[in-house]
Amino acid sequence: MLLSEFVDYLDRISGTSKRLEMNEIMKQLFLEHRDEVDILAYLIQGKVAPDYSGLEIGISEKTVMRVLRNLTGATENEEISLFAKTGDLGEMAEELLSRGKQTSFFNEPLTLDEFFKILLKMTGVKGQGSSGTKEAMLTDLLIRSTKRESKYIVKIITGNLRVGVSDASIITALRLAFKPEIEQSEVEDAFNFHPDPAYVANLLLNDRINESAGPTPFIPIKVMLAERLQSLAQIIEKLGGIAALEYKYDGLRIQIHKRGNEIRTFSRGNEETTKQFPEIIETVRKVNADTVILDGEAVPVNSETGEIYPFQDVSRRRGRIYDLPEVSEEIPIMVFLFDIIYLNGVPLNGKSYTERRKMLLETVGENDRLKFATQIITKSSEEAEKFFETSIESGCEGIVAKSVQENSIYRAGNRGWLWIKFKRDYQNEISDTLDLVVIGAFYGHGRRKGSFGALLLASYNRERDMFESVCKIGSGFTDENLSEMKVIFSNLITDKKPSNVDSEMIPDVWIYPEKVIQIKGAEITLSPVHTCAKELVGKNGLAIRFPRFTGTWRTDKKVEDCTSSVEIYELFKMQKKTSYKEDSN
Ligand SMILES: Nc1ncnc2c1ncn2[C@@H]1O[C@H](COP(=O)(O)OP(=O)(O)OP(=O)(O)O)[C@@H](O)[C@H]1O
Repeated sequence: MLLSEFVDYLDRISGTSKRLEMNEIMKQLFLEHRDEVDILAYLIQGKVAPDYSGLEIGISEKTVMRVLRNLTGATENEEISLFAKTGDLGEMAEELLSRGKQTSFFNEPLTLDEFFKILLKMTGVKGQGSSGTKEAMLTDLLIRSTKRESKYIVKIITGNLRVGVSDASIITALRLAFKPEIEQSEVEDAFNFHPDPAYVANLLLNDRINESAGPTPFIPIKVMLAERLQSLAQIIEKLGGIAALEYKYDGLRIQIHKRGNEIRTFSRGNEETTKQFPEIIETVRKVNADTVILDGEAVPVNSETGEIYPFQDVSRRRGRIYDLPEVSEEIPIMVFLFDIIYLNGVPLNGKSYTERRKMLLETVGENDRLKFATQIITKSSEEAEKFFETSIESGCEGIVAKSVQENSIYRAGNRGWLWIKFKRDYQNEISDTLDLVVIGAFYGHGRRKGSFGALLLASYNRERDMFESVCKIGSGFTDENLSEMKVIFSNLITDKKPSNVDSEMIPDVWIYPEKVIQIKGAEITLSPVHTCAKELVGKNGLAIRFPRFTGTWRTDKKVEDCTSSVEIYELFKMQKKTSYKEDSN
């Protein structure tokens, strides 16, 4: 396939705001170029490998600008004003190159495969002199490409493709192209255990998708997640009258993979975190298993008393965002294990919670770095209440209740009522924090003049693959937070509403949905303005009243992992039930 043909597809995808149409275009692309689907599955999001690989092209904006100046004779000032106008290096490249450039002696058009190989090569260029090498590689690419291709080359190389293609839409389009007869959930399951779109494409192409999906050592899985309910009695009832309750540790999710002497850890967002946990790695080395995948929570503890520190307090006090390495220098980290997903060549995801817990206890020995999550199994909500209180006294944020029924499998990447979380209930408050995605910003007034004063936030609607507006937030920000925002959003501001955003409220600037912010809110109300869960509610959408920033940017969460519109709708319904009860009393 020629790069120019791929660029045609990118133009068509970025030209539509309709999800179905976008999926159709991608389906056609995958069908017509099935022999290159491995490459396409990455490049369609401007990537060269699955996210967990951590591979980056790593070329700086400065380098790109220098290359463009050399090729076109533009001055630095021209570039600065053009960048201010377009806000995007790709658009800028297209405009500068359309004024004329150095051309190539050999006019062979670039193929997609060549382009991909050059990108891969760039990821491997490191160390001294690497910036010069990358500069030369980019110059070659741009000399050989048309101005339209150059636009996308620059966007991809600088990590700014942003045509609105999510993992979910790729997975859907791959299924539609190669196996439309199977259920979407089957493909999602495979992806949740092996979050690599090219891997899933191959499973579909080779008719192997129905081999049961499961974990593979050293491929980080999308972890299992919990639903919420408002009372312990409701929770026990929902789980079939009996439940395992575990302390809910307030730390960072950690997935530990071990094979022989090799041990690696991954975060909730599938980033490799091995270097951040040297002491944990050493301890896991002693675990008596050849291959194993463990799931747990890493928590800072007081080295004197063994007491647990609430993680968010530790990070907030230091004014940092989820910054483990520096914390661990002074404060030791412990891991509380609560699951085992793979053992000695056998995937355990299909086994029940009770079986997995038993295997976890048999496989791992506790020590002062590694412990099992404190657990009871109960039918009684009074007992649950007491257990909840002791968890709070021990420095935890609540409990996670887990199904002990036959079907209590490990569901990667899913909520689905096998795990339910319960936190301390604050009166007149939504008890849990929400993680929302920034989709726009408003300029500040008065003291906040010159920086942003408020943000427009959205929840994620999985079904529609859209970010739906849910509140405008201006509270809880310190001056420092506000000035930081310029840096946080520097590459994400756009004057056009992104195609995967649904909002009737118009901010001063739109922001590509890439940053997740944690907030607290008072209640959820019906809203004629916001679009959250609109198709579930009816005429109105939902909004969060009195939202305020908790001080934490959820850098460990991908935007698709933020609070979903359905969750907000569930919270809204629970709230209605509670207030109904209060009214009738
Ligand atoms: N015993 C436990 N079992 C499962 N998860 C636990 C346990 N203890 C702590 N956790 C943590 O609790 C998280 C779920 O609760 P919480 O809502 O606080 O986290 P979140 O990341 O904001 O939300 P979520 O993970 O549900 O999207 C898990 O992802 C895990 O990191």
